Amino acid sequence: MSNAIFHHPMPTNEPIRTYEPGSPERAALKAKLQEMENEYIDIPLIIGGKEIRTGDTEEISMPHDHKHKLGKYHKAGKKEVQMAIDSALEAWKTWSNMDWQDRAAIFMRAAEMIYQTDWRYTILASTMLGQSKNAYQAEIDAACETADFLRFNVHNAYKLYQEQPPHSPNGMWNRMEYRALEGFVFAVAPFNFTTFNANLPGAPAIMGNVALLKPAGTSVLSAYYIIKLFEAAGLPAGVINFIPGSGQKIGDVVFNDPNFAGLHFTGSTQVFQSMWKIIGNNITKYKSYPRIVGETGGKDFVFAHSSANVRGLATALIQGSFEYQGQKCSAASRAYIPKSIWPELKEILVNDLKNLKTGPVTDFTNFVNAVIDKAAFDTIVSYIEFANKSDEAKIIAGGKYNDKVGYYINPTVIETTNPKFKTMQEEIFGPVLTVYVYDDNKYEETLKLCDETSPYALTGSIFAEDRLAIVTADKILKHSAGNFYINDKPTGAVVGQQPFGGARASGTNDKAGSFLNIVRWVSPRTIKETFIPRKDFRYPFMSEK
Ligand SMILES: NC(=O)c1ccc[n+]([C@@H]2O[C@H](COP(=O)([O-])OP(=O)(O)OC[C@H]3O[C@@H](n4cnc5c(N)ncnc54)[C@H](O)[C@@H]3O)[C@@H](O)[C@H]2O)c1
Ligand SMILES: N[C@@H](CCC=O)C(=O)O
Repeated sequence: MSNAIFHHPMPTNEPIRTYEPGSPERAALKAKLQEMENEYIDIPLIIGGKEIRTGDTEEISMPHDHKHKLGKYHKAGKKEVQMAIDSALEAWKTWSNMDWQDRAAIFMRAAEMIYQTDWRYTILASTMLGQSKNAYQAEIDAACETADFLRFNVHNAYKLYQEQPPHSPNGMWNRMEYRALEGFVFAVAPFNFTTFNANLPGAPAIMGNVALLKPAGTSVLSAYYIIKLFEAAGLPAGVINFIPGSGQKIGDVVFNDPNFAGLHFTGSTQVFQSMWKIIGNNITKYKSYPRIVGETGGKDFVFAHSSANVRGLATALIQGSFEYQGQKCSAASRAYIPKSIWPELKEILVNDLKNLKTGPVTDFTNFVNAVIDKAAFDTIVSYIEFANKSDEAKIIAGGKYNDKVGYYINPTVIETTNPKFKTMQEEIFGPVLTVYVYDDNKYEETLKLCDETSPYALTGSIFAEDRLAIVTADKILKHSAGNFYINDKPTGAVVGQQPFGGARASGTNDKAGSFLNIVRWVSPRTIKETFIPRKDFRYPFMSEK
């Protein structure tokens, strides 16, 4: 125990590197990409610090060249999940009682390793090759957001630990202790952001919890390196156990264990809701009520007023809809555009999209890479074909696709006459934007339509120069987005600046990387200490005189 109260200064965001031609970071990243492309890695489970190979394996392909295999990973069966729970619970005994600053130092060190060492390139290259992300998109996700989560989580833990009851009258001392949850946390990550493999188990772990990380099957490579980074930073064995495999099989063991204490999930709404139902059905089995934190799908909008800056709007639509092939939960996928500016906007969009280069991540001039896998490719294509066949829609840009070498889909813009068209309502999770053109004099009416059209409420933008138009949109769309942007694209939230998360069907809105999220991973204990105990059970009002 330390005889001091340590201060933790407010962190700053990890600087984004540019990887411009001739820069040392570009050379280092290119070298790492080449090295990784030429190797074939055999990824084990990591349970209690030990590597375990089950022999039940799956190969890892590059989405932009799917015949190219980067390696294989071993999948956890029921036995291994139970082993992971047991080793987590063993690690809990020490980890949950360790001084917070010792836990914090491990995660701060991991962030620094991303900043100062070659770990940055390992994490970036594995993300680029395994998830088909270009250098800039990998940089803001795998390097910067990860370092930011690690540093800001520590700071938020420090803020929480300072929260104490405001008053202790003479004679007593009131205190609050922030215990770890009694049990283990199940961290389940999506494919699209490497950083979630760090934050989903990492945020609970900073607060003294132990976790099981189940990465998505299509991002095991980068997830593995995140866990290896934690290990290299000094994370004790068993605190975070790495168990790739079938979600359902793993869930079967986890959700039936009495020590299951929390779910930290990011992924689709459908999977989250199915997990919530299972947890609800099993509620009497658990020692404590599990914390359920889930950030899920979106149908994110850009809403333009006739006073919008058209060039700015076009840029926001292109970056917001098509960066990382539209596979961001925050990606713009429906737009509401007034008739008066549509011809000008349409011309810019169509021309700019012709100039977006598509291809593999190793060619740094490509803006668009491949979508994650065959299943995603088929789903996205089915939406494009649905629009192609409909009388209510026409494709004004893109619409082409090809999966011979990689899962490539051209950035596609659909124009619809039906504001409730299927592609205006459902999450597609691909490079498809649907535009509904409205009469300028139906601004408020169309804002209401935007609010009511989808069950999600994750991100959204309003574009207007007229302040009154912004005020009106802000009011009508108050509950339509957990991250609301004014004159900006709806993607690219930065930890510590725009805490991220949505409501309605988009999640529990606990804002990843913020104080609100950290609070979910503790079980507070109030302590009242009385210095001199009372000696008489009677109260003064009982006196007869
Ligand atoms: N709101 C956010 O912050 C946010 C961020 C990123 C992604 N997302 C959402 O994630 C989705 C895309 O990611 P995805 O395709 O990986 O999502 P997904 O829901 O298919 O998978 C997420 C994770 O859940 C696992 N899983 C699937 N079925 C399971 C089951 N029955 N039991 C246990 N685990 C199971 C998967 O293997 C994966 O690890 C989109 O809907 C996107 O909007 C949301
Ligand atoms: N936080 C990211 C989205 C993460 C989800 O996929 C953004 O704001 O674009």
